[in-house]
Amino acid sequence: MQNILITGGAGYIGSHICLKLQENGYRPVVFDNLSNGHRDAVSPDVPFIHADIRDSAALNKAFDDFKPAAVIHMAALIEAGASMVEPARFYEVNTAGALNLLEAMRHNGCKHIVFSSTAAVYGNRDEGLLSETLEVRAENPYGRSKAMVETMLRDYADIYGFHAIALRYFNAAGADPEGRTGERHDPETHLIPLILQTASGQRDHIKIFGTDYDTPDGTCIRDYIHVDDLASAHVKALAHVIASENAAFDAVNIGTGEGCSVKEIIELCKEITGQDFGVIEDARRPGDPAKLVANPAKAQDMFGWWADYPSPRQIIAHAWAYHQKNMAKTR
Ligand SMILES: NC(=O)c1ccc[n+]([C@@H]2O[C@H](COP(=O)([O-])OP(=O)(O)OC[C@H]3O[C@@H](n4cnc5c(N)ncnc54)[C@H](O)[C@@H]3O)[C@@H](O)[C@H]2O)c1
Ligand SMILES: O=c1ccn([C@@H]2O[C@H](COP(=O)(O)OP(=O)(O)O[C@H]3O[C@H](CO)[C@H](O)[C@H](O)[C@H]3O)[C@@H](O)[C@H]2O)c(=O)[nH]1
Repeated sequence: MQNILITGGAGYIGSHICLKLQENGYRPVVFDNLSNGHRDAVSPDVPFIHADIRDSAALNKAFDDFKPAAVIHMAALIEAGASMVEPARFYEVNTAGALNLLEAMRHNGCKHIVFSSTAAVYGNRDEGLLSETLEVRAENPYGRSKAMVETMLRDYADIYGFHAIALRYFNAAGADPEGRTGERHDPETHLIPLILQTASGQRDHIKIFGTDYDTPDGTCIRDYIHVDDLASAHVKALAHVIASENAAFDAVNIGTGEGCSVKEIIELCKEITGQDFGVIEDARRPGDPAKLVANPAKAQDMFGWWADYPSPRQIIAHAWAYHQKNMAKTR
């Protein structure tokens, strides 16, 4: 059984990937400083290294102890809004931290990596569906901190022979369909869990950040991708990089190709939860692009991935089921 080092594996998306790796015959080894993740989001039988990606000694020891066949690198700070206030932290953890990891990989002879990139690398565009061939033009430091890692990966592939895929995920949402894990950020900043907290009475209202965007109803449009589909995409991308004979770097969108506005998501949440709740129209949040919707064709062509749960209804239903079951945890 191959060991896969998964940085940030105790986080929201990482905990789903651990389950999917185990189901597909890999052995995840989690490396996480628990700054935002939860130890209990990962099964006790998964080896867990409580350490920071900026700590080279801890990384070297992890490579020495577990000899991973590949790395899934997810550890990062994730709030685009916060990056507009404290960009230095984002460059330190997301960019310098990734360089530290790549150096540890290089020194330990591990050259296969799947990296968590983001749709935020595209920024504000007039194009319809976003394809990987577009030039990168992030709107906020979060997106730029990730775009820089993509640049490093390209160089590590060209010069050091790495096999790398950067998955540019669109908006991760939902929960494990079997309810084993779900979204538990603290503080929560993502739209769907915040709406569900409002629907269950944990918050007074949901704010819409901006109603004057150049979109049909004036609110931002995003491509919401089920976290279980994201996890499957990692397993497929991982198999692809491990099997690939030639060094290469590729950036690949992971989205559904369908967009939903903030107002549409709120209405769907009201319908699915059967609850009415307060909605306040507020100012724009700095750094938010108006519309981010994927062209997902490359993922299908390259490693046979497409979304099994493309409907926002299924995404919200699974998130709501998890939320109700774990109300105390998701507060
Ligand atoms: N949630 C989304 O919609 C979304 C969209 C696109 C990309 N991404 C990317 O996916 C990845 C995971 O996102 P998530 O939503 O699961 O976030 P998360 O905060 O739940 O998970 C990130 C994990 O990384 C860990 N971590 C942070 N800094 C670390 C450090 N210095 N050393 C070791 N561990 C550290 C945290 O403790 C946490 O467990 C991130 O790289 C994020 O940028 C997320
Ligand atoms: O209380 C809220 C929270 C969010 N929004 C809006 O809802 C949309 C989605 O916002 P999220 O905060 O849920 O997600 P983002 O699009 O800002 O970012 C997420 O997806 C990106 C990729 O598209 C990044 O990778 C990032 O890490 C991840 O948090 C945005 O238009 C935002 O302005 C609101 O109106 N009210």
